[in-house]
Amino acid sequence: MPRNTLSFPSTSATQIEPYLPEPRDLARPLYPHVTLTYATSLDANLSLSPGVQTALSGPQSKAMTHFLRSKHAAILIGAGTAIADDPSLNCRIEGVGGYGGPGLNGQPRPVVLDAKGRWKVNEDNKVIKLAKEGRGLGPWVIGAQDTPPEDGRYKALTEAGGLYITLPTDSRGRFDWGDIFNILGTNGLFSVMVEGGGVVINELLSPRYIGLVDSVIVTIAPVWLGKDGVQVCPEERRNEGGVKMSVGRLKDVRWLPLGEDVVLCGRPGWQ
Ligand SMILES: NC(=O)C1=CN([C@@H]2O[C@H](COP(=O)(O)OP(=O)(O)OC[C@H]3O[C@@H](n4cnc5c(N)ncnc54)[C@H](O)[C@@H]3O)[C@@H](O)[C@H]2O)C=CC1
Ligand SMILES: Nc1nc(O)c(N)c(N[C@@H]2O[C@H](COP(=O)(O)O)[C@@H](O)[C@H]2O)n1
Repeated sequence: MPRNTLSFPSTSATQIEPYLPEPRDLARPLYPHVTLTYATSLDANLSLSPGVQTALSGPQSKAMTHFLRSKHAAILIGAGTAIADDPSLNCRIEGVGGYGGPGLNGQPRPVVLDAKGRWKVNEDNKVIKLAKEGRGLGPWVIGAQDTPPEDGRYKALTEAGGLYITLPTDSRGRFDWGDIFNILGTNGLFSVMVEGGGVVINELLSPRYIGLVDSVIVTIAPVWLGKDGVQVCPEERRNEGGVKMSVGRLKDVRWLPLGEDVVLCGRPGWQ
């Protein structure tokens, strides 16, 4: 078995379970359960600065993130995170496929949003190497319809069992989040864990898109990162009179201490 496997105690898993996807939502069979999850500092930073990977989660909350990965069909990030972190995007919980278990059982499908073709996928990327070693699934990249991938850039992707999908973009070159989740659901990914980074999280926390999110699970680490970090700070919200109001407040809230961190679980309550 590969070294560095993680384990997450069943007593903590029980606390998280109400926020996890049901086996299949029959009310919307082709639309995935969406969990928004990330780790933040006390000053709401995801990282020290754009493009700098920053370890925030301690060992116990990191194991919690991998437990979440084992419970979702897909794990989604933006191109900024793929470029900055060269992430593995697999699940390293002991007993999942590639980590003591059979096949690729429990491994989520990595999905990278890359409307501008910024992420230069190649065989040196961790996610590609792990897929070839049978320790993760090949990534799917969602690109814009009008920017087809260069030949060769996505050779590594298809060789690793990945896929290149296209979606229409708006005048700002953005995908609609309804389209993103819809295409994942119709391709059999019935639960999506969105991990970041800043652009992705701030968009999904906006009133326009928050209705698409089923659960929010945030790891809060006891550290301040200071100015100029990648911050979780969604656009402000104003009422009809132009008066500023809160962006939103979670409901069904549960706090779970894990090592030196605390994990906040909730459901978006704002309309
Ligand atoms: N602490 C944590 O839990 C996490 C921290 N991070 C950190 O966040 C930083 C990266 O964050 P950002 O730079 O904000 O990048 P990001 O990961 O949010 O990616 C932004 C890019 O994704 C694509 N994208 C996102 N939404 C799109 C949409 N609706 N339509 C079309 N394309 C879309 C675009 O290319 C955009 O430039 C890194 O420093 C990374 O280490 C990333 C994930 C989790
Ligand atoms: N949960 C969590 N805690 C942190 O401290 C982090 N920096 C992140 N980052 C996210 O995890 C990805 C890295 O995953 P791998 O260990 O390489 O599989 C990274 O890309 C961010 O999405 N998350």
